[in-house]
Amino acid sequence: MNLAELYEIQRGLDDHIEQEHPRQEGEDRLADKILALQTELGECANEWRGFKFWRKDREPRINHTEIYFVNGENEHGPRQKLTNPLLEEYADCLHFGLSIGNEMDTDIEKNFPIRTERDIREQFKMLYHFISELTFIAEDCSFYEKLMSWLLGLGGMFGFTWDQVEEAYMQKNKLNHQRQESGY
Ligand SMILES: O=c1ccn([C@H]2C[C@H](O)[C@@H](COP(=O)(O)OP(=O)(O)OP(=O)(O)O)O2)c(=O)[nH]1
Repeated sequence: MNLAELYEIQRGLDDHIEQEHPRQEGEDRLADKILALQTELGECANEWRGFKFWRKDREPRINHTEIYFVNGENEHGPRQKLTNPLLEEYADCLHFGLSIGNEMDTDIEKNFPIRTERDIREQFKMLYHFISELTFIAEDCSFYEKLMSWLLGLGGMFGFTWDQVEEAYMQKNKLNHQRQESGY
């Protein structure tokens, strides 16, 4: 699947959310989406953990065992599943990255060169820089295009293949639709 197709899948989700949560007069949803992406990037950095100089364990959270209960089936005890919190946070970033592009409603060339800095810290620095620029000049597509180039680069720097990213994106996309259907 290419990026242009993901934009269309994202549009379907954004439309669904829009139906359930109609835009209010005067609401700046683009600004909220940009802030949401900043927040998700922070969550992503928190799962990457490389900046946590005060701890010995600074390994990225890519294997996490989640313990959960199934309603009505607790007599069988808790269940376990293996999750990849870093990949999940990255998939949320991708959602908002695509959604911002759709929101800007411009003729964005949906094929960005993948850009990587010398390390992940620098990559985050560039990403926050471009997002910050976008908060001030939201109509400038060049900041958006740069943001996407560095965001796509970040996934590869985390060691994720495009197939993994796509699968994680599709799983969360499905969950996001289900949440909207169940009155989230
Ligand atoms: O217009 C929108 C609004 C939201 N989302 C998606 C992006 C992301 O995948 C999810 C929101 O993030 P998350 O699920 O982390 O937010 P939350 O509602 O705060 O949940 P949680 O408490 O699980 O973090 O909704 C969109 O795709 N388009």
